Amino acid sequence: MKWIRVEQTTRLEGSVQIPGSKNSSLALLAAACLADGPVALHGIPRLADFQAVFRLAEEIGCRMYRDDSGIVHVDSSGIRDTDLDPVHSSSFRTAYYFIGALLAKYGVVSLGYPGGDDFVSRPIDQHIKALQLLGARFTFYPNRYVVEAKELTGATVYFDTISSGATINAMLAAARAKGTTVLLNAACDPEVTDTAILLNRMGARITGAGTSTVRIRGVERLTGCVHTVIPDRLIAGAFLMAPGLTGGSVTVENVIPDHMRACISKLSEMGLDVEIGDQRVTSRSDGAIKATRVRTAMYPGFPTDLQQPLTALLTQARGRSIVSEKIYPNRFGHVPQLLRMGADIKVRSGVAVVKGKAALQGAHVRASDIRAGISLLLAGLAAEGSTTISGVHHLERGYENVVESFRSLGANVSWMESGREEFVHEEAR
Ligand SMILES: CC(=O)N[C@H]1[C@@H](OP(=O)(O)OP(=O)(O)OC[C@H]2O[C@@H](n3ccc(=O)[nH]c3=O)[C@H](O)[C@@H]2O)O[C@H](CO)[C@@H](O)[C@@H]1O
Ligand SMILES: C=C(OP(=O)(O)O)C(=O)O
Repeated sequence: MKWIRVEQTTRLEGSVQIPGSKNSSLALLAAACLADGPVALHGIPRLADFQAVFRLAEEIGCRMYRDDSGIVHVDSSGIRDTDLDPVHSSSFRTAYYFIGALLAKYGVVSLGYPGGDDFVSRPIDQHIKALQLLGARFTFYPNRYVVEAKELTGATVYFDTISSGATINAMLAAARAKGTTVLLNAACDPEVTDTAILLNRMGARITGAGTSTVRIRGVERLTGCVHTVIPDRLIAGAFLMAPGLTGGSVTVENVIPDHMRACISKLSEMGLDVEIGDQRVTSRSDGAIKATRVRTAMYPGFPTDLQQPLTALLTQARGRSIVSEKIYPNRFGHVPQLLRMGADIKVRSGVAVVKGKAALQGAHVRASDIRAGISLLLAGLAAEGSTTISGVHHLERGYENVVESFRSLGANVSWMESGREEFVHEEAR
């Protein structure tokens, strides 16, 4: 078993290159399967979910591989069936994008129920509603579901809830449907826009992506192209929070600052000194930060994926903070672990009240999901003594080389492996 050991760190200094966005990449890989020719994607990060996507693709005859320079190539011309292995397709969240990507061309897709982080409830009713309006029929079995359509036809879809996943899935399905689709109350996330940009490069006719109304005029065929995934705003946000816990200065390079406005504003309000440059953002702090109120919301609101690392930061703020988790009211798996480290946090009905200036102590803690993992790592940097984090496979779903990146900033963080006393950070990667 592998885990991460974090020692208290008094100052971080330096810069980190931010990799491509996991969430965007998951959509782009499926979108690439809509093309009749090869698609080359730059910047797809090296994370476990992509191994799962590559395996699924290979099983149905789609060539999807990373070349020596890191570019991922997708050639869907060899797809022979669209029966996705139920276990493999349940090992991550977004296998459902293959419905949108494959249905128009192949007429049927079968797959397992979505996996990914468990926040008690993550319904897919809006995906189903949108695809049904376009003409899809769903049949549900205990361990898989089957989606069929003789033909997909454009429709007007009003989303009852703003969902980035459902917006992307509907866009994929509509790209090769007959006629025009209009998505109302669509998600405006950069990952939606990135997917629309790739689809348009492939020959799709999508307008309005990035706003709440997206129009898709279906086309008969899509062609291959080259595209670069957007940088991961969620990784960048977590790194920018770190100086608030340790003092010092961290620069995130290769980012799109505009995608990070909510995070940057919140950190500035809390007293971090945040400087925006061209494709880079620096945050500095002497460790004196103020409590705040935060309410998660869909883009451009404060992202739920940054709520967990922010909660770790708030344990060290002066005063009492209120964190309202509006997207996933149960997304507080990190809190019991932070309590073990000495944090003072009370959670009720999706709201956490965080009393700041807690004297955190190192402890054995367990990451329950991706962002809980980064939250614990950040807390460990501020805690006296050693913190050991298990459940690191969750962290590894979202952060490429996370230990190495923090070490490069001067953090005392190491990979460890059971049965071995020595640090194994170099060999383990
Ligand atoms: C792989 C990926 O991109 N994951 C991200 C994506 O997940 P995902 O795409 O699953 O999240 P959504 O944007 O769909 O979810 C937003 C909200 O809508 C609700 N909802 C969603 C779909 C649906 O059919 N019905 C419904 O009620 C969800 O419960 C949630 O409250 O966006 C989330 C919200 O920013 C992030 O936390 C995840 O990191
Ligand atoms: C919840 C997340 O991912 P997924 O939707 O893949 O579970 C996340 O990236 O924080």
